[in-house]
Amino acid sequence: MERESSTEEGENDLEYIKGEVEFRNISFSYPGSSSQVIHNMNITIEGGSKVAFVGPSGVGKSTAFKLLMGMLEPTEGTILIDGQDIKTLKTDSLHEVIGMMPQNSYLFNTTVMENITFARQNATYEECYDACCRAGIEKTIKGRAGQYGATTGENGANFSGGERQRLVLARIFIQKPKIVLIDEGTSALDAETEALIKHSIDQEFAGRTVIIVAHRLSSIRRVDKIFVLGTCGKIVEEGNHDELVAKGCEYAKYWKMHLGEELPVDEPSVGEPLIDVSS
Ligand SMILES: Nc1ncnc2c1ncn2[C@@H]1O[C@H](COP(=O)(O)OP(=O)(O)OP(=O)(O)O)[C@@H](O)[C@H]1O
Repeated sequence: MERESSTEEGENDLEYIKGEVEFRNISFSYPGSSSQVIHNMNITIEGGSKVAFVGPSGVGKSTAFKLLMGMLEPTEGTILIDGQDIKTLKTDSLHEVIGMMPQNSYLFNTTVMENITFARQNATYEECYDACCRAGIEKTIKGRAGQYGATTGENGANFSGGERQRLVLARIFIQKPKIVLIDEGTSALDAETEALIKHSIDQEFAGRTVIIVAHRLSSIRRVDKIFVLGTCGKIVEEGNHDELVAKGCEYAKYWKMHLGEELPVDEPSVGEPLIDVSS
């Protein structure tokens, strides 16, 4: 928490209007690497819409999230929220409007209560309780000695992976950010957490901008738009689930895999990493 950010902080507060996100001509290479992870990415996400990033492992989906969170700085291009360059914004202002559930949900080595109210420290016990009920973690907390005062351990070691994700979901419910980022990750989610994430996208985050990196296509059938990413963050195709299935290209292949159907032997996916569509 006390570590200095490696990216520079701007001076402006975010004058939030709609939660529109734009990646404009974004390119990025990790320091010390000669190759670009993202090359000239251009995406606009309407405020209040639900979109998903889908694509093979390593094409830069999580990196795009880190760029939007201001954790990494693009080598070229601009990221805008409601038309404001995030580089000009105060870090606090940015973190107030964006809530993120990363692949490996991070917990601080402190109490459950402090972890949940981290993003809004004036939250009341009632709000915390309500958020935990909605995130399906209340019973687990109640079963612990110390309950909301129980310690989570180093990086949340006292809780399972699914429980950590649900605690982070409760944190996002408390925070009420305008923009929600969910990185499902490739590791298996337990069925309860998976169902909760799906429910949250459909119901809890109504009216908010939600961007989800999806490895389980069942979570994103109803999102407004799916961006299928290829190498270097290139948008290979975009559309909603029905449009992309009807189109019969990349996304339709992933969907067939998800349904457990065999791909025809001459499909050109040879040599390409496939997304994890385990359900
Ligand atoms: N800190 C880092 N330093 C150098 N290279 C990195 C770093 N983090 C990620 N990479 C590389 O950047 C590329 C994109 O990684 P990223 O995690 O964004 O991919 P992804 O599409 O989210 O993958 P997955 O679906 O497996 O989570 C990968 O080749 C990865 O090895």
